[in-house]
Amino acid sequence: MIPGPGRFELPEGLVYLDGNSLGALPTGVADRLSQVVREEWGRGLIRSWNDAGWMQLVGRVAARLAPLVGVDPADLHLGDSTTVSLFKTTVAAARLRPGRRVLVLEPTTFPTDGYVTAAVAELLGLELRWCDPADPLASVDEDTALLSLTHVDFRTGALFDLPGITARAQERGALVLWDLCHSAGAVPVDLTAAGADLAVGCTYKYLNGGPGSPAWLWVAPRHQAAARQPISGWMGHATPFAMARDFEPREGVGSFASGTPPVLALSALEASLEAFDGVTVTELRERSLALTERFIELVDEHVGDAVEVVTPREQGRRGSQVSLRHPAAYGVVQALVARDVIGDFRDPDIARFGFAPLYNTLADVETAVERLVLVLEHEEHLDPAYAARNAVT
Ligand SMILES: Cc1ncc(COP(=O)(O)O)c(C=O)c1O
Ligand SMILES: Nc1c(O)cccc1C(=O)C[C@H](N)C(=O)O
Repeated sequence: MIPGPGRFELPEGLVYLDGNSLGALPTGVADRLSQVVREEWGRGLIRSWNDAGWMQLVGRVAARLAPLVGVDPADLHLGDSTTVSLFKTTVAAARLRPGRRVLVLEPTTFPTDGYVTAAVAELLGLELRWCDPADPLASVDEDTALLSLTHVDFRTGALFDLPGITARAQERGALVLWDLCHSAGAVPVDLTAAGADLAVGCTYKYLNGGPGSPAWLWVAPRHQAAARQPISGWMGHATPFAMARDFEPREGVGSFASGTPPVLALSALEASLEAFDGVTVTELRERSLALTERFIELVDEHVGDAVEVVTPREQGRRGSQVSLRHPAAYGVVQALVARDVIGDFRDPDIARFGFAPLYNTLADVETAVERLVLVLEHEEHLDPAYAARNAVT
């Protein structure tokens, strides 16, 4: 069953629709973190690597995350940022397809995905090919090593067909790397059923792991023996404490580890993921769609002339956010924040509202649209304080 806002420490009276950027704080996390700091670190000191199970922490977090993305926990690694995880998996993918010279990327992807893929292409002497967002597969051919896509577009909330694209790219011999930052915890994903190759995702959005919480990466078991990531480090060594001169990778996805796991951040994440206890991905999707559907309906009804809904209206084609285009979107978002409705602005004209199915309610949706109506009616979005960022004022 969905726990609802009571499972989170949300400020009274605030409508928080930015869980697609930074998820809310689940109850119990602050106490757990304090216990790890004071007891495990403060008193246990170095003994806690064994006595407090710090060495098993990555595995415990993976066990909680795995059902949300349809994988075996043994095939997940956690500990780096999404950016570094993208770097590791992109290099590994390119090396799994020697002789293929092209990395295909979608131009509206999150910037870091583009920067990393371009850097890998430069490093390995490969070609970067930008595809048509409406038809990424048209750019995948016999020269393509990797198609790298974000599942849910961070600007529009549009959702790619993960199983369909994966299957068709694989028919052409390419691998597919999915960035699931805007999916995990809100949009059902079954990487195993899709026969996917590689995936990454952050944990600070719908998974509520806290600012900068460690990202995850997944490599399909069939690729693990041959996969080689570029940042060999002692934590990815088969016997780290042998302190051997030469690198010998751990078996499986463990070889994707590089340095010491971020214990404090992983401990917060472990406690945060307890908010998903007893919740199915089907329930999450139903709640998410109910929220986005109602928001679109109310926007159409009350402010349909003033804003354009850029998120696909077809349920199967959208993630868990709704994006509205308005020439003064920056002012709209700021004026809403002043009225205790937090969404965010994406350049140049997008007001973005994320609906976190664990804690957002239909009442949040109604309040948000009521206040959006007031903002537009009173022209609060045209306040001169926002002029510099408003595209048109
Ligand atoms: C789709 C996507 N990929 C990657 C990132 C960046 O990840 P990180 O800052 O964890 O490296 C974000 C958001 O920050 C994102 O939305
Ligand atoms: N990671 C972020 C940060 O450190 C600061 C501000 C925003 C973010 C985000 O996650 C942005 C987010 N990925 C987006 O979809 O725009």
